[in-house]
Amino acid sequence: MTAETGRWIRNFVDGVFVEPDEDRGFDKVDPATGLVFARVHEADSSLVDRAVAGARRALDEGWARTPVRERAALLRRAADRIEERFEEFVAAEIADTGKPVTQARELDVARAVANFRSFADVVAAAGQESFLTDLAGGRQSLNYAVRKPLGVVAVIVPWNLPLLLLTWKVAPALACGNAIVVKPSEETPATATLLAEVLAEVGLPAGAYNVVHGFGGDSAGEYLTSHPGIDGVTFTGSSATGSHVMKTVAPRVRPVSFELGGKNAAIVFDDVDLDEALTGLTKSVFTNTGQVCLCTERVYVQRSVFADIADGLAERARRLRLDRPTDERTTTGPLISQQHRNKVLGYFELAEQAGAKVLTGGGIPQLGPELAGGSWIEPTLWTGLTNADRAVREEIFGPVAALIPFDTEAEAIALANDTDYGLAASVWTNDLRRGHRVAQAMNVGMAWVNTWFLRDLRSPFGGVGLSGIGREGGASSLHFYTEPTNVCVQL
Ligand SMILES: NC(=O)C1=CN([C@@H]2O[C@H](COP(=O)(O)OP(=O)(O)OC[C@H]3O[C@@H](n4cnc5c(N)ncnc54)[C@H](O)[C@@H]3O)[C@@H](O)[C@H]2O)C=CC1
Ligand SMILES: O=C(O)/C=C/C=C(\O)C(=O)O
Repeated sequence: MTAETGRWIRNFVDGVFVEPDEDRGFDKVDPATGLVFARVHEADSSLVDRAVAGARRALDEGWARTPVRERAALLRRAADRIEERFEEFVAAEIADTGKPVTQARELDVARAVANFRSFADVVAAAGQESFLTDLAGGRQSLNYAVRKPLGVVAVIVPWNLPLLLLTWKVAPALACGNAIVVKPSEETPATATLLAEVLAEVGLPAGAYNVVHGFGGDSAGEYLTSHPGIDGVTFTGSSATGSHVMKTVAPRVRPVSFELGGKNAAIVFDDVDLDEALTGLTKSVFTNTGQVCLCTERVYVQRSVFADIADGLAERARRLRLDRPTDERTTTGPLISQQHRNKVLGYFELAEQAGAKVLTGGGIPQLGPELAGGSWIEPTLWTGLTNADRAVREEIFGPVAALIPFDTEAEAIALANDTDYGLAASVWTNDLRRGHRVAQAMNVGMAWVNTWFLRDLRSPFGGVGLSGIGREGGASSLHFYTEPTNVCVQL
């Protein structure tokens, strides 16, 4: 079995790759070159119906009742198999996104392996709640909750970290005995399709993992979220789409887990180790060309070190190497698409109209004929903006940040929290007490001190406000992907 027939990327439904319908293909473009590298078969509503029916059948035929130790063992085999096919996943991730090979290896594919291993451990170690209650008259009752799979779970994922985010949901969902229908982003269909091969190879029953390709509204995404046969939706993507999906599932009152956008702040105090802070900020602003929901787009810097941080960060941004993804020296890839680049360029224009001073970047780089058709953009830094400006309030999702000075800790906290989002923040200081204090004062789901994107997969991950609903990671994932039935026995 292979994921591709010629240049087609196919749907995987009820255990088999579906022969593509020539009339329902769309092009998959390589973001680094702008060249088409595959055709993708867009699933119609009847194919989505088949995927949901296949998932239900897999549950009913026994997958939902498979012992936990067998599910954990299957997850470990999936991790091993991804490792065996590591370079295929790296190649698919690069083809999908144009990201640098070193990142694909060290972050995306490595995290896919870690996601499967970690949730195998989490599910194998999970206990269940129980309460012994003293009753009047000396008797007792025993309450205990048994956790059952949620059922058929719709998994909708974006294009920025496609394999990482997919496996972050698929691993715990399967660990809990659910059956899944995945709708990858139309921009990044390859890795989800390759994962179908791996899961079949390691013995996942037919129907427990399905992939339907297509777009959002009036396409596979909406066919899936509006399908009466799904029992829950886990979604990562933009806040606007999250809100739309919520409305779609509302009439049938299905649970949702949403990891949405961010407009994340970094706060840099003047006692910081400048070099360490600059290394951390360079990562937090520019990793994955700024296309991570956790990336920093607002950098608040205490006034006495403002010039040092601004100059130092601009200097490091200029040192980033934009080049072919397969070149191991490349640090920074293109944006995902021309459409997304137009959006980011629109913010460059807005910022300049609002009086921003461009410290570095601000346009499209000249990278030679091979990459001229790609959606490349220059790493960009601004000063001179305030929290009132749209470029400082709205998620841009590119390699760009505004640097804004502050004087006091209270002012920094107020500026950082002045946002409709609430995903992540980072605090840079050598005063550990202040680090804890300020991190705890952030209205976000995740706050880092002197680091960024350092993950323990057992900890809760998610955001508040426009940044999402619920948490995933460790026990939080087990809670979302199961439904408890409480049993109360009078003893
Ligand atoms: N994690 C994050 O914070 C992300 C934020 N974004 C932001 O969102 C902007 C738009 O990017 P998009 O790719 O359009 O993100 P999106 O949020 O629209 O797409 C994410 C996923 O949802 C699907 N989808 C879209 N509309 C849907 C619908 N009505 N029903 C069901 N599924 C639907 C898409 O096909 C994709 O698989 C970006 O410019 C960026 O600013 C994009 C991706 C990830
Ligand atoms: O789970 C992680 O470590 C990272 C998650 C990143 C996103 O949710 C995102 O960029 O959308």
